[in-house]
Amino acid sequence: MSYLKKRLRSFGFAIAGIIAFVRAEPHALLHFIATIIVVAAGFYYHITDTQWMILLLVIALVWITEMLNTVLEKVMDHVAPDYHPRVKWIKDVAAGAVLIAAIIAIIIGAIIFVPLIC
Ligand SMILES: Nc1ncnc2c1ncn2[C@@H]1O[C@H](COP(=O)(O)OP(=O)(O)OP(=O)(O)O)[C@@H](O)[C@H]1O
Repeated sequence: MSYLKKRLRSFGFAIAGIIAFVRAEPHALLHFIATIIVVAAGFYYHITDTQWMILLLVIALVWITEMLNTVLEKVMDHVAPDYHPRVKWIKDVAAGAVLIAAIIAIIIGAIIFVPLIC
C-alpha cells in the first residue's frame, strides 16, 4: 500500500473515531451542540481573528480532553473492571483535566462574548 493510501486510511479511521465518540457518548452531543452555538455566536458577533484563534483552541482543548478522558475510562473498564484505588486515582485525575478545560472554556467564552452581548 502506498504512503498516501496508508495516510488516507488512517485519516478515515480518525474520522470514524470522532463519529463513534459523538454517537456513543451523551455528553459528546452536548459538546457538539455547545460548539455549534459558540461558533454561530462568533459569526453573529463578528469576533476578531485573534478571538477566533483563542476560541477554536479552547474548543479543541475541551474536545481533546473529553475524548482522552473517555478513552482512558474505557481502557480502565476493560483492563481493570473491578474497583481499585489506583483506577479511581487515574479516572479522577482524567476527570480533573476535563474540568480544568471546561472552566477555562467558560472563562474565555465569557471574556469574549459578555462585552459583545452587554
Ligand atoms: N474501577 C474503579 N475503581 C475505582 N473507582 C472507580 C472505578 N470506576 C469508577 N470509579 C470512580 O467513579 C468515578 C466515575 O467513573 P466512571 O467510569 O463512571 O466515569 P464517569 O465520569 O461517570 O463516566 P461516564 O459518565 O462517561 O460514564 C471515577 O472518577 C472514580 O472515582
